[in-house]
Amino acid sequence: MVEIFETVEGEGTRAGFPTVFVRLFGCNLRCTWCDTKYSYPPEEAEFVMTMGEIVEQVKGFRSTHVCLTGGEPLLYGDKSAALIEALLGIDRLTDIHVETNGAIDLTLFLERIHSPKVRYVMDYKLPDSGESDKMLLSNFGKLRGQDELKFVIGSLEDFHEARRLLEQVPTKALPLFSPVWETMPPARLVELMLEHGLSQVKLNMQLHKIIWNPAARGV
Ligand SMILES: Nc1nc2[nH]cc(C(=O)O)c2c(=O)[nH]1
Ligand code: SF4
Ligand SMILES: [Mg+2]
Repeated sequence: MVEIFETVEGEGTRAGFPTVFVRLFGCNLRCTWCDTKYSYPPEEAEFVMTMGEIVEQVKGFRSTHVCLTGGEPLLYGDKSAALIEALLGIDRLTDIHVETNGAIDLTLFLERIHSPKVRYVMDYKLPDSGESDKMLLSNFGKLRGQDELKFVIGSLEDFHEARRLLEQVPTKALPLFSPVWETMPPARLVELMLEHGLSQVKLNMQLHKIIWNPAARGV
């Protein structure tokens, strides 16, 4: 485990809703612009919890939304699925969204978990991340209407690659374009979206970086 905290969701369609974040330790990627480098080695996990303890802690908050994140929360296969199922046992929750990185095959999770409360927010890595060769394009077609497909855009090259992928690979998920905080001014990204007529793409600003210090943890 890295941390469990309650704040408002900063991203995606549920941005602004009070949400409990459950951040698991470990990631199979090393993105250049990663903002959670404390969630994988050489850093160490902050603490260890059983699934029962995680559920108890989540129960202690009042938010009806939960975000399971990392790191990469689906790194642990059956165990990740079991944690999602355990969270589904909390009656209060109406939405459990999972921030996954595009390098984990969703098949296992989609075949095993059928609740409409569970949604995947896939962060598909573009060239600037340095990890685009690890992406599983086969996930695009597996995402459903309630899922989100987020592209973190750091440069013009990233923008055109995201645009090309959306044109060529069918998906039911909602596409989101999110500017890299340090290298892509949001105004420039909006200009590009309008210039290319991307009327089905939603701009995704990281609210938590606007509300708090962009380097702050646990917000
Ligand atoms: N407020 C807030 N919203 C977020 N949405 C996704 C986050 C993440 O780190 O995965 C995150 C986060 O760390 N904080
Ligand atoms: S997948 Fe996410 S947590 Fe892992 S290195 Fe990339 S940005 Fe960081
Ligand atoms: Mg974050």
